[in-house]
Amino acid sequence: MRFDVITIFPELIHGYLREGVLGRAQARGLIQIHAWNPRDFSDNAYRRVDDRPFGGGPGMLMMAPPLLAAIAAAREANPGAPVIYLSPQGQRLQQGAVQGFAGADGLILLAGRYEGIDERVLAAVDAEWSIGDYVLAGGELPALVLIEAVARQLPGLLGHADSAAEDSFADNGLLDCPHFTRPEVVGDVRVPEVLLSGDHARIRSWRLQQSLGRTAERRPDLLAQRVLSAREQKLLDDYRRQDGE
Ligand SMILES: c1cc(-c2cnc[nH]2)ccn1
Repeated sequence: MRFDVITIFPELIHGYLREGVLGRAQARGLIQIHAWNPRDFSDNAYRRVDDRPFGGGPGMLMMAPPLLAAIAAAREANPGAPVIYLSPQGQRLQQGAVQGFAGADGLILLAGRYEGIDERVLAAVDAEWSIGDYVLAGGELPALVLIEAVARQLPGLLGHADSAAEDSFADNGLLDCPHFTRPEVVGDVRVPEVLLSGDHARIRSWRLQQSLGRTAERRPDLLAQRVLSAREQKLLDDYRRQDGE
């Protein structure tokens, strides 16, 4: 899958994505990352890409011509890929949309900077997406969040295929259960006995119960989106009873 990112800081993108599992995925040809710098499409000697807002106001805006030219170049290199503008005004990115994007052949991501972009650029954008209701210095981190979340869904990318499928949101829409590794005792806290039992059915059941309980406590909104099976409801009832004890 090919990701094209339009950014005045290409190294922010390449630097992060050359590390770890995504770096290995690039080496294996599972993903391709291309950054396009609008400065390369600026028509002035100073490679200027920003200017003052008409009507006044604080800060600078990204000018339309360099961005539109960079988008056109990316579309030519990544035909059919939707152009996504990462913006606080976008729709909120959730796992469902991530899985949808994983089915695309490619994505073109526009990362803004400054106080934003000239509104006329949006005529060349297919969708606006936000990673959350906070303002960042630019769209590069949101672009990286989207790339990482989508790439994890690609077959063969992660070590064993099921680890993406087992991701809590991807798998069952619940928060993840607690995890433990050696040493068995930290301070005076032991690893839950069930995890040392070797009884895999019981371990699976305990993990599901912990996920249900945590989701009910911390993200009832997620739980409300889910119809619980009779077994899951009983696990949750038992969890609440134990918790109440
Ligand atoms: C997507 C983009 C942004 C953002 C881009 N530039 C400043 N903030 C924030 C949240 N989600």
